[in-house]
Amino acid sequence: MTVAGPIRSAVRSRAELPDQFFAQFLDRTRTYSCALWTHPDDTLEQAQVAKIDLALGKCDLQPGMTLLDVGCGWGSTMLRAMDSYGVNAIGLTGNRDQYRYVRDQLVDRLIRGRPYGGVRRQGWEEFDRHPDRIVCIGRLEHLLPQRYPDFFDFAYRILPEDGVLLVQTVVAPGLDRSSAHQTRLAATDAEFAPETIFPVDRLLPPKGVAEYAEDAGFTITGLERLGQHYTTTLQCWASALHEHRDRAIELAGRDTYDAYISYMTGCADHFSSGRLDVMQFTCTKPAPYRSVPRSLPRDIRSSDYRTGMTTHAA
Ligand SMILES: C[S@@+](CC[C@H](N)C(=O)[O-])C[C@H]1O[C@@H](n2cnc3c(N)ncnc32)[C@H](O)[C@@H]1O
Repeated sequence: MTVAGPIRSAVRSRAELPDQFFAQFLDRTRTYSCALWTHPDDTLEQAQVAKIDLALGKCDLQPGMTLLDVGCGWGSTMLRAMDSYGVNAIGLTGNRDQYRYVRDQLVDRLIRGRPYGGVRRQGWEEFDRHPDRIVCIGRLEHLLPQRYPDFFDFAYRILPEDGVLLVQTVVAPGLDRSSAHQTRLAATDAEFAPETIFPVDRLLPPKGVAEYAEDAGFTITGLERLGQHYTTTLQCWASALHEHRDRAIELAGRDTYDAYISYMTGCADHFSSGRLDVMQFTCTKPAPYRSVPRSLPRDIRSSDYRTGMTTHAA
């Protein structure tokens, strides 16, 4: 991806930014992914919880199960799962501040006798336990496309039969899988999405994500589009960040502040136009003794991948 030099060099990377910078624009749950407005008057926090509930509702969770949250961020999804479903949850994050934040939340819950949870500062590549369900929200789009097979193989390997992997990820509907590596988005979007904030050059079309999941052995049992809601999410973030402009600049510097505002407003347009989308993929590991109807995946493989897909209108 070609990124203009001054932006790239001055914008601080995610790892360099303090937690408090993100607190300037995220809601109280610190959920850093596309929300879902089920009522137009909902706050960002309510919309984030609705999105989390939508994702967890697709995981067929039962009390006592173990849920792995790959890329748990500040833990909103795993904590909600523990509270709503009585599951044990394990969160993985690559970020030290997030790890500490979630660990403190878990200690607090332990004191109050809530279900067990753990957080690890560890990549999914090193995870060696066998959860019953996996949720992965806002993480896959940061992978290089050639690593998708490894991720889906990993998930398939550690899940039991009938296990569910729920992925929410940003996709680029206009691309085909083969051209995704040299996406046209990169050149035009470089000025608002430097790779330190969002890796536009790594996006896949929905069909590409579904095919990688199927190649690993999963059946796609559900697809849902949320892209219009990312426009609203990004607008909420941009407006909150603007409101806390002075504090954000103090925490991260002017260039980083400008880049985030530019990314949020620029990307919002692409989600509203449908050039970019957000989708939830429900990936089920079929039991080998059953003949699993593959009609939905075949439809997805056809030219209109939207067949059988639910759209959450904004
Ligand atoms: C955009 S955030 C999404 C966070 C959260 N799921 C949410 O919706 O708020 C991506 C998360 O993936 C984590 N991450 C990065 N590399 C990872 C890896 N190899 N394995 C697991 N998580 C990783 C990051 O630290 C961060 O917590």
